[in-house]
Amino acid sequence: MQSQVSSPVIVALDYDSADAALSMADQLDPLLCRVKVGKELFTIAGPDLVRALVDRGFEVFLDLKFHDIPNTVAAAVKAAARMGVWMVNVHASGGERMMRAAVDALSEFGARKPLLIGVTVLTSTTPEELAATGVAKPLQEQVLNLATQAQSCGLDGVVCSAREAEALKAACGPDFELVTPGIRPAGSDAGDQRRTLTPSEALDQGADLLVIGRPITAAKNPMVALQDILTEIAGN
Ligand SMILES: O=C(O)c1cc(=O)[nH]c(=O)n1[C@@H]1O[C@H](COP(=O)(O)O)[C@@H](O)[C@H]1O
Repeated sequence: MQSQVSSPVIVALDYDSADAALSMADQLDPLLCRVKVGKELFTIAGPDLVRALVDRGFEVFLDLKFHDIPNTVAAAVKAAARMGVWMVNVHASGGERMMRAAVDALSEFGARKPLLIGVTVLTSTTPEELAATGVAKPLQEQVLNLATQAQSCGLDGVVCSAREAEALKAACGPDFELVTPGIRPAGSDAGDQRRTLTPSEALDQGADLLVIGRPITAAKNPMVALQDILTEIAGN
């Protein structure tokens, strides 16, 4: 999908109502940032909210992290594409057959095909937590493993921590999109995130897109917080 947006920032609209999400969106310029609809907001407000954002001119990242049998995931990404979203994601740990099914399902959308992104290891996960799930590889290796699998299946990029971006750019090349949450401007609270960097550090490491939620949405003045981030990036 051709993009018009001039900044790498994706604002995570992690709100508990359509009204709250739309009142934030109405303060944003769809040429200056994209927006993300995740599990809480989609569960509450559904496709109508997604369409309302698309109708306002936003490029929408539908972050539902699909992880299921290949047939179900293929149908789910198709349903997402029909809503006109710009990007959709699946868990890369769902396996190659699942990822290929998702790629095949989107082929009929031509130029309107959303970007298909694989989630590697969540930015809230520590190396110890990953090991406790039974994954034997060190965290960085597992991220690389899932990213190269996602690329070989035909996905457009992955979600990873910006701390892994440099290694993934080297391995996957410049055209493979690196979408990095866990972004924390200097001095802001990490919350439940564990593998974080600042916006400019993330871009320096090779991140293409920055998913930012609470540093903007929980700020006293969200628009000032967003503008400060855009200024930091522009001065980078
Ligand atoms: O796929 C995502 O967007 C995602 C993947 C990941 O590994 N970590 C992660 O934080 N996210 C999402 O990115 C957003 C980060 O929000 P903040 O921590 O508030 O900036 C949340 O909506 C998460 O659901």
